[in-house]
Amino acid sequence: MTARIIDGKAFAATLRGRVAEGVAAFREETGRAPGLAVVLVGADPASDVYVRWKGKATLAAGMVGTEHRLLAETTQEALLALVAELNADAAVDGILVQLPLPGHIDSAAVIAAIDPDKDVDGFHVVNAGRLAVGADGYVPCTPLGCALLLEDVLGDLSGLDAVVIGRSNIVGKPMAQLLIDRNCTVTIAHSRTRDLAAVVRRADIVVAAVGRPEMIRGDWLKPGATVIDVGINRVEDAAGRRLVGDVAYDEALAVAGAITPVPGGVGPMTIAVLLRNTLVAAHARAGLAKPAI
Ligand SMILES: Nc1nc2c(c(=O)[nH]1)N[C@@H](CN(C=O)c1ccc(C(=O)N[C@@H](CCC(=O)O)C(=O)O)cc1)CN2
Repeated sequence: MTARIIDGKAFAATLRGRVAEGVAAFREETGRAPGLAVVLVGADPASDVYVRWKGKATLAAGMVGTEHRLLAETTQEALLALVAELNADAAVDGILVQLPLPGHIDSAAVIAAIDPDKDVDGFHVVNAGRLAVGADGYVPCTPLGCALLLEDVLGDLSGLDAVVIGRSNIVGKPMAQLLIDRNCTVTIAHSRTRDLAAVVRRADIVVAAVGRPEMIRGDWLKPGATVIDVGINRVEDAAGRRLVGDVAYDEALAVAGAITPVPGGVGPMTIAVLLRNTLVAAHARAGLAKPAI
């Protein structure tokens, strides 16, 4: 068996196109474009790339994107003051503070300062709570992107056994919640899970978000399983410098039914869903019905 390769890049491009259509309709109706403010503290090279991609994607969708680049030595007070300014700015529908932040800044305090109704990353505890109780709110972009890919591949997920490997607030926990909402039977596995291979082998759906290169081996998988690899790990070995996921891709290809590649799988969905969340925020702030995307 050779698994179907899930083309996240193509799916994300289609989603971005639908968002652009939604933005055009929003502009027509309100006379203004949705606004997204992105804040970057410091000069982490990967974050710098992601922020540039977000800026380009925002403009390509017809939104107004503003970038706020602060020095790595910026104090927490200065960052909180900027967040307060953006909360009060009527032209800003969505606010995103790029993570990770430098070590001297308390990320939780910064996220807590963002207006939950502008929290298009879905990281604020209010939005985490809304997701937990099934209320309308903003869902973190990466797990929502994974759920959209899974529905595209499998259709109805009801009754399927899913394992999420990783329990972060940003990916693992919201991912588990989204799978529960879609009637999956969900196991969250983590560093203390006993016999992870046996847990993974029971699953129809495997979401790997553990941050360890190629940790999930092909022979752990149930034949035909759908594998979503959230990991983006930079490695250097005999094959040179490259990006690998949390799943041993070549091994998994021979066993899985479908799998996301790294790069080109989950990553591009993160930015497409961010644009989608921003369009939803703009509609909510303008008192319009939620767009159907
Ligand atoms: N405030 C946030 N910070 C971070 C988030 C987030 O959703 N909100 N997620 C990640 C970084 N990220 C977006 O911010 C992101 C990561 C990866 C990709 C992507 O498309 N990756 C490519 C490969 C990229 C490469 O070559 O490095 C892929 O997988 O194909 C997009 C966005 C952490 N911080």
